[in-house]
Amino acid sequence: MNLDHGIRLAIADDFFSSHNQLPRKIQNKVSEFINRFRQSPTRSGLNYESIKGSRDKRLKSVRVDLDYRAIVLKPETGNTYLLLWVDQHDDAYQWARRKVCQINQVSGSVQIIDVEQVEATTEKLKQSHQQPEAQPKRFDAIADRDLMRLGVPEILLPAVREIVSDRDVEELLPHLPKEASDGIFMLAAGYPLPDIFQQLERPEPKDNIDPDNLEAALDNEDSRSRFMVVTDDTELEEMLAAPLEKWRVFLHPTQRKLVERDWNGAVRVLGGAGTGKTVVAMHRAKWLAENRLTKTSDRLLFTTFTRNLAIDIENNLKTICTPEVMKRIRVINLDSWVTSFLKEEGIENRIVYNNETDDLWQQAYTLAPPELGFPLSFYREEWQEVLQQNRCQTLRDYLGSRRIGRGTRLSRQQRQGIWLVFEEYRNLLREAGYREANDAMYDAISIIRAKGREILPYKAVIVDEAQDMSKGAFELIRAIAGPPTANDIFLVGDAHQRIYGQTVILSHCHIDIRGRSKKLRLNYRTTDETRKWATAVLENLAIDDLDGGVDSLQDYRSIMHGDAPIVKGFKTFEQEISYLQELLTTLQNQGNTGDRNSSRVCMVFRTQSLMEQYESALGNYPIKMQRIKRNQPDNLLDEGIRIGTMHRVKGLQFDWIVLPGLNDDILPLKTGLNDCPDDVSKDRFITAERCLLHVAATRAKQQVLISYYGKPSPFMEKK
Ligand SMILES: Nc1ncnc2c1ncn2[C@@H]1O[C@H](COP(=O)(O)OP(=O)(O)OP(=O)(O)O)[C@@H](O)[C@H]1O
Repeated sequence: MNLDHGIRLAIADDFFSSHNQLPRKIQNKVSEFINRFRQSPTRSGLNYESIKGSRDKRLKSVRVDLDYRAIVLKPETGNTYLLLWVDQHDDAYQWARRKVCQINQVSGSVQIIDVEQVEATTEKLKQSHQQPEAQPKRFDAIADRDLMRLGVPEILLPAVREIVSDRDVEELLPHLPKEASDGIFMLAAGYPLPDIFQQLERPEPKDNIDPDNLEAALDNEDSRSRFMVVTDDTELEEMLAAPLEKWRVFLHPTQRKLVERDWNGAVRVLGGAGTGKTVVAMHRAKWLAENRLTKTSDRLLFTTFTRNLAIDIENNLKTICTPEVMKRIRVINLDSWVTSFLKEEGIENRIVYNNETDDLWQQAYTLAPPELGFPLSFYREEWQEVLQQNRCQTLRDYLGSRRIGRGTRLSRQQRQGIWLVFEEYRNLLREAGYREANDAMYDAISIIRAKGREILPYKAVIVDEAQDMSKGAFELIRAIAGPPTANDIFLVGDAHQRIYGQTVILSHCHIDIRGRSKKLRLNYRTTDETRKWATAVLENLAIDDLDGGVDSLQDYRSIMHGDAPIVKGFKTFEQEISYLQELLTTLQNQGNTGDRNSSRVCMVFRTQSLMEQYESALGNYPIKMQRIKRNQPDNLLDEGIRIGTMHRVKGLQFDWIVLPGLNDDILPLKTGLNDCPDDVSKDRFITAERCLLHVAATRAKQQVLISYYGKPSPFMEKK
């Protein structure tokens, strides 16, 4: 159904939020109301009630049923209507009285501003500065026009001008439109204005913006991040029916700019946990599949590191793509892709991972020359980091290979001695019909090179969790994507969350991202309190940017505030268990109110055996627990608190994260640390352990609850 007489209807993201809070019966009435409204917003039966005391006279209330009202912006001129909010009568009026809707005269976007909130915050800021005249204001040197170009609404300029301290910035940010809060945050962090305009891709301001031309203003990038212009009935119905996931429609402008455009080659997107990297990658897949896969046989490969994440992504993609588009996108973790590709090519080797070859290593180690005195862990590390990285097949390769970053120096003679173990290990692998994952990747590369890339249907590859991909993985991705071309590779990742792989330099894998490297800074998942805590766990660590440079979380922040993480220590395991029992019962009950359910709680452990230990101790209590599965998506309808290891929760999110057993011998894991052959290896191990805690904590939307018994993990000092 198309709208008649050229009328345009746009629905605000706030409308969807308010709609989501309504009882199901009323939601159905709202859908009927929208249909009627869309057909003819000017028909006589539709009573636009003025709102007494409103600050924006164009905001009107329209009846949904006896009790409920929608708040609509009825234009004085033009044919564009905005649906802004829906609620019970009094609450809807209350909402509308506080708001004004304006077109920003510099950035050109449509902005809805809570004037009461703005006034209260400005006043609070003024009050907090004891000698208002004496204190220089933070943004005195910045022109109004520049602030507005960042997205600050004119009406909010006095509040921004009051800012003196970082605390003031934090106070004000939640009340700014998203695009403005990005800019103000960077300004406060000391970035020069031109850099901010460039990084946030703020367009040159236009002259003569018509303050009443809503139609033009809705085409603006920032407006698009908060309004859905209704063009398609099905899309609207889906939006109203689905549980609210705003990102489906309302990408932030900084996200959208990465998605909807051609890139002249490989792109790397960095961003701290929860900044929407996966969301961006999914929208990129959709956009490419819809707009750039021209031939019917063209396909796109969307790959990630773990299998359960790939399943999760595929399910989410299905909610934003039609079945037709989905046919063009293959979502699979890279190891599984390799296995199935090799199988199709008639290679039946079993691909084995780290601990599956423990026995073979033990056997090979019996050949280690005793005079060298290296532990088995040294051989395994050397194999992984030197032999596999450099593709050493012969002793000659090994003798000639560089051992960058290794902690123990080796003479030529020592290398010859060590080689005996490697040679034996390789023989044992061959005899067992095993292939290590890295070797399997290079097997796949060789086949693609020999047969020609035409055997693959992929025109583009999208990679999530790129920080955990190995050198072999990236070389394979390059081989799958073919010689560098426009839109070929799109990588998203964050080395602060590296928990599997080693540092890799993309340019060494023929992936050139120069000039096509972007960063997301706004965390949509965790509260700022959790973000700060999880970031402090990584303090003073040098973290790479996947291409030989350094990345930092300095300008990364959250849009939400909430309770800070809580750490509880106990003398004994039993005491911790009884605390957990009480805590989980409370969370479970909390979880059962409103639209939540208990599957929103996840208990996360450092190791599988620790998980089993707690699971069995808590099994005496009536707490239903469900392990997160490797091969299955989480079904939110299944009751029970989720439990999993820190590795398993990578890429996922829950309302509450409970982290039990963070004792000093668990994090860093003592057994792992003792296995490290030298100090360099120990340092690397500790960094990875810190990253694990960072990953686990940043899965929480509401709060992180940590406990331990005996001595706490040293990573929580100062917390
Ligand atoms: N523009 C947006 N508006 C609202 N919510 C968003 C937006 N972008 C992302 N989100 C939400 O933020 C959360 C985190 O997104 P996502 O999982 O893509 O982040 P990520 O950077 O991949 O996280 P991680 O690296 O921690 O796995 C999700 O709940 C997602 O729906």
